[in-house]
Parts: sequence; C-alpha cells; structure tokens
Amino acid sequence: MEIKLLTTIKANTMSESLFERLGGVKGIEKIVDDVVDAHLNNPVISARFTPYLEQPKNLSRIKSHTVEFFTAGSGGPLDYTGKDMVTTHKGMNISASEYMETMEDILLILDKHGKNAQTKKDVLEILWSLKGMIIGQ
Ligand code: HEM
Repeated sequence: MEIKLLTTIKANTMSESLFERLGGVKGIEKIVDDVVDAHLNNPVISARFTPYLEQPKNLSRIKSHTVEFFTAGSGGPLDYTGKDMVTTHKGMNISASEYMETMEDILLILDKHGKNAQTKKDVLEILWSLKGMIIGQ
C-alpha cells in the first residue's frame, strides 16, 4: 500500500512538467505576484523594487516578462520577450547576499503555494544556473 502510494507520487512528479507542477500560467502569475510582494517587504532588497510602485505600467511589464520567463523555462507555452538576464541586471551591481534573499523569498512563496520538495529543487536549480548573469553586473 505504502509502496504503491510512493510509486504513484513518483510517477506523477516525473510525468508532470515543472510548468504543470507550478500550476500553469495562472499558477506562475500568482507566484510572481507574491514573490514581488515578498521582495517589497524584504528589507535587504526592497529598495530595488519600491520605485516600481510609482510606475505601475513598468511593474506590470516586468511581472509579465517574469511570468513568460518562468513559463518558457519550465516547459510551458509562452516565449520570453524581455531582455536577457545580463542586460536586465546591468548596472545594478547586485551582491551575492541580495541574490540569496531573492532565492529565499521565492522558496518561501513556493512553500506558501504548497509546492513539494522536488518542485522547489527544480526551481532552485534554474535560479542557481543563472546566478553568474545576475550578480555583480
Ligand atoms: C536568478 C535570479 C533572477 C532572475 C531569474 C531574474 C529575472 C528577471 C526578469 C525576467 C526580469 C524582467 C526583465 C524585463 O522586463 O525585460 C527582471 C527584472 C528585474 N530584476 Fe531580476 N532576476 C533575478 C534576480 C534579481 C535580483 C537578485 C535582483 C535585485 C535584488 C533583481 C532585480 C531586478 C529589477 C530591479 C528588475 C527590473 C529591471 C527593469 O527596470 O527593467 N533581480 N529580473
């Protein structure tokens, strides 16, 4: 019984793409909204994001690009139409600890949305692979 249950969980995790496990475009939109809120409330990095509260058009552009980015990167059906990661973060001189704070916020929100350890690990792996394009640009 237990073995059967475990096998089912494993099969589900393996057959569903990361995109599906994140809840499709709708799920990713909710995650991105909550992650931006978490960044706005994170004292280490909030100053990077608070100016966008006065630029709602810009903020929604950044959010929809981020939704596209995670949809495309997780096997979903949207193309990413934003700037590449180096160009986007150029001139910001983001530190390693700021980068770690964004990862922490994202993991907390994935927890809040009930995502399992494998899903968090998969997202973390993608974010980790990009860190050289984000830090110190
Ligand atoms: C692996 C980690 C990260 C990923 C995948 C990522 C991804 C993105 C994406 C997709 C955009 C939208 C680009 C566009 O609209 O063309 C963006 C914008 C932005 N990111 Fe990141 N980011 C990461 C880390 C960070 C960190 C650590 C910070 C600062 C603490 C940061 C600050 C910003 C800011 C301020 C913008 C808005 C730039 C603008 O005005 O166009 N990002 N990021």
